[in-house]
Amino acid sequence: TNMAAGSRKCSTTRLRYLTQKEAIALDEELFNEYKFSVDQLMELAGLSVATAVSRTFPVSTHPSALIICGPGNNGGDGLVAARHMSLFGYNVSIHYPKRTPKPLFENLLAQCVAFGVDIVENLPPPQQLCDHYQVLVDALFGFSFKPPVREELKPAMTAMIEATIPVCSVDIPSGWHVEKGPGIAKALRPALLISLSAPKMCAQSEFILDAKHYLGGRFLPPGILHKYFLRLPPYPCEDQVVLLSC
Ligand SMILES: NC(=O)C1=CN([C@@H]2O[C@H](COP(=O)(O)OP(=O)(O)OC[C@H]3O[C@@H](n4cnc5c(N)ncnc54)[C@H](O)[C@@H]3O)[C@@H](O)[C@H]2O)[C@H](O)CC1
Ligand SMILES: [K+]
Repeated sequence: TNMAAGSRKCSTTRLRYLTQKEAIALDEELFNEYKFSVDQLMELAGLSVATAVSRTFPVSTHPSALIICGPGNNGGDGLVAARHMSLFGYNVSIHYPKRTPKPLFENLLAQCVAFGVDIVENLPPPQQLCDHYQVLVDALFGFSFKPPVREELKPAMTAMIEATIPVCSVDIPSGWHVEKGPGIAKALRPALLISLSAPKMCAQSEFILDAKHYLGGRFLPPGILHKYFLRLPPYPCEDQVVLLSC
């Protein structure tokens, strides 16, 4: 199922990468034309994230995970991933500095608490953070992000940039321009990227050449694949993720 070891690019040369506008339009079409609810897609997205993290940084060697959740749906994917990772056996903590007062997010957070996920109100200093956790999940910003990062979420962004433990980015490495990539010199360098539904342009950046890249969010109907000329690798069997590059 995995691509041949040694061929760095694996199948990525054949992929088509979405612009920010396309990613937003595709998302809206899933809700408006295909009648999906956000909860449905978020559950599959979050399960994909938890699966890719666990394949790359197994619970046996990375027992404690911290998930940084932002105010939008990317943060919602993080909340879902937190619950699944907890089911996979991780000690999960979340840092959720800017909460959106909507039932969807409140319910996902309540579920996390019921599953024993620890809520971290104040992030510890970098050294302490890296002593405490073995892996970070970046669910701060997704495809709706417009740089630069606003003041209120800078501490969460800085903590991930300064961390010496691996960072797993959900859909977009946070702080990156969705199309142009890192932009600033001191940008986030994730060890793992999980592109959801289809990769966005920033995933071609040389800054993630060393990273593992998975595709997840296995929910695109054939009409969308056709309309957006998407060439995605087939998901193996019933897997929720497929490896794009190794
Ligand atoms: N179709 C799919 O593949 C699905 C993907 N999902 C996930 O949803 C995100 C996109 O979610 P969205 O709510 O549109 O936006 P974001 O999470 O990217 O962020 C919006 C949030 O962030 C704030 N914000 C934007 N720019 C800044 C800034 N410069 N500084 C501070 N804050 C900023 C903004 O105000 C909003 O509050 C996608 O990436 C996937 O992860 C769905 O789960 C399912 C369908
Ligand atoms: K992210």
